[in-house]
Amino acid sequence: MTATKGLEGIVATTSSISSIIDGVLTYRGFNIDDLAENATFEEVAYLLWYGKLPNQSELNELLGKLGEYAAIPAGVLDALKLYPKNTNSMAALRTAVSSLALYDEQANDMSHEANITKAIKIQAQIPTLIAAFARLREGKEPVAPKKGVSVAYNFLYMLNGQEPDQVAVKALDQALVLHADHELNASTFAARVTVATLSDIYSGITSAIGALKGPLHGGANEAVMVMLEEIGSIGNVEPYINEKLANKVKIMGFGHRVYKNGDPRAKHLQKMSRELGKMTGNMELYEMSVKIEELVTGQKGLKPNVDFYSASVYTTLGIPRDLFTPIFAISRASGWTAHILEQYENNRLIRPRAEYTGPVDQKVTPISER
Ligand SMILES: CC(=O)SCCNC(=O)CCNC(=O)[C@H](O)C(C)(C)COP(=O)(O)OP(=O)(O)OC[C@H]1O[C@@H](n2cnc3c(N)ncnc32)[C@H](O)[C@@H]1OP(=O)(O)O
Ligand SMILES: O=C([O-])CC(=O)C(=O)O
Repeated sequence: MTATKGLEGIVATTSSISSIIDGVLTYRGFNIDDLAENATFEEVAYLLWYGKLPNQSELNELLGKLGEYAAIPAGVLDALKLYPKNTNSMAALRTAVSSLALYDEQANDMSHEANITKAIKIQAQIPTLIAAFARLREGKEPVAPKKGVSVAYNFLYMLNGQEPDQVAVKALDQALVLHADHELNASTFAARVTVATLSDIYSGITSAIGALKGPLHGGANEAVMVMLEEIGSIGNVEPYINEKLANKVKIMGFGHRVYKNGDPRAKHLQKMSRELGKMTGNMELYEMSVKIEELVTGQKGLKPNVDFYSASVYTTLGIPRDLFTPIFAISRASGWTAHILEQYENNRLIRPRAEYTGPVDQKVTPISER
């Protein structure tokens, strides 16, 4: 038995949800470029769950359910109020999502009908949890979700307590489309491993949030913003990046396990970053990002991934840095739950082997002789 470090190149499951073939990303056979320009996040979530784009009445029905389920149980809200105000936002989300199961009478109902309902509930409640946490830590009252509005609208409304700007809603909606699913990425794999033991959907999503939190995965979008803040101005980009590369320090938001010629989502986020910068009259973050890209691609051949330009996009939308990865979770909840449903439909325990590299033929000596 020979181990493959990081399971690189290993095909671990079949899936009909999303594919990356020759650098082209599709959800259910629809090119991400087409979806990014022509579909809303709710249409994409429907596509991931049901395998087809919704017609108007199916979309209305989904929007109705998302609105109906968006309020979080009182017990979960009471507990959120007790979280330390300075705690990590992804740790808070991980704990809060786990606690949703305590108040869901269907939590352990393994029928397909109950699981699809729970998928929609989780999708509806994650934005409410994040917005409530963000407000509570600032000493503000949580804002109740609205009915009949999009996930992007509701999140910005609950976060800021006022009607969001239409441009911001459109930008966030497009970012949610771009992040919704991505084949067998680490957090989706974590979710599938968890539910393949026939554990419940909340356990799978809790595992996935834990995996997304790390800076080699979803946590990279926050790390990109930390870097942009450290650099501070366009004049500092070159010395900062050259020094990091000379010391073999990874530049966050670059590189990818699967894409070697560039992440097809990055160009959409770059365009959004440029347009939002122009609209707000502040192009500095965008220009710094472009300069970083020139240097990293020029010297290392590494291309930006989905996390790189999302940092300047979210900052320009006025979103606090430590909510970037939770926003990724809002979007990816659709993909995680679709994969969990697919795993249940054709389940087998996921249990690979390890190549043993430890000592052999050891004998237990009496404790007094050790
Ligand atoms: C949504 C997402 O999860 S997208 C990914 C988000 N993560 C990041 O942006 C973090 C920065 N990027 C990385 O750490 C990596 O590119 C990963 C984790 C995304 C993919 O990594 P892997 O396929 O495992 O590649 P690995 O980390 O082994 O790197 C291969 C080589 O490229 C280098 N490299 C990879 N990414 C970077 C980077 N961002 N900056 C500098 N060098 C890099 C490594 O140092 C290594 O060099 P070496 O062979 O000289 O040691
Ligand atoms: O697929 C990966 O390894 C990481 C990624 O880009 C994603 O999850 O969107």
